[in-house]
Amino acid sequence: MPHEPEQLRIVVGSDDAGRPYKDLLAEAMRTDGRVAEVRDVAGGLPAGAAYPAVAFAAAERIAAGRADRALLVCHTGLGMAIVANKVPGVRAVTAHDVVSVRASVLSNDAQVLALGQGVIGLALARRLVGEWLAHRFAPGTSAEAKLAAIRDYEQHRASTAVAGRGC
Ligand SMILES: O=C(CO)[C@H](O)COP(=O)(O)O
Repeated sequence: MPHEPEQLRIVVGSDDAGRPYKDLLAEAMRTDGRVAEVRDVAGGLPAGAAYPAVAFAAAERIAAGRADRALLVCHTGLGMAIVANKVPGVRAVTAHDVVSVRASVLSNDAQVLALGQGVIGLALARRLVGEWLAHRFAPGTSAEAKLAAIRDYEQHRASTAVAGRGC
């Protein structure tokens, strides 16, 4: 589907513990002008799928270039981030405050935000998603060398990042 360059293609997913927030946050994003599309990985997964299947499906969509970002919700947000970070090229965070959500985009260029329905209230979750949609990573910042070190480790499993090269 064609979309404005500044608009984001979002994939959403949850396990049973995060479904209510995921549905409400997805509904809000569908009418947000900063969002080109919202796709739910649930359609391609068995009912009641646990967080690993959900997070792998969403992160693989990002890695394949079929979505720009993923919003994942489980009880704590932790398992979703752990799983998504296993997919090469994907950077995922669990963040429950505005400063961290902003930094996850501007500093870490993270494509995945994982939230915990059991950890934060719905109003904060909505605020965090609003903040998340407001920012875009800007290439050319001092963050680039650090991200390159992550990519280098990922691609070569070598310890250039540990040696500090590229940072
Ligand atoms: O929060 C979760 C994973 O981090 C998930 O919603 C529940 O996982 P479980 O405690 O292993 O059932």
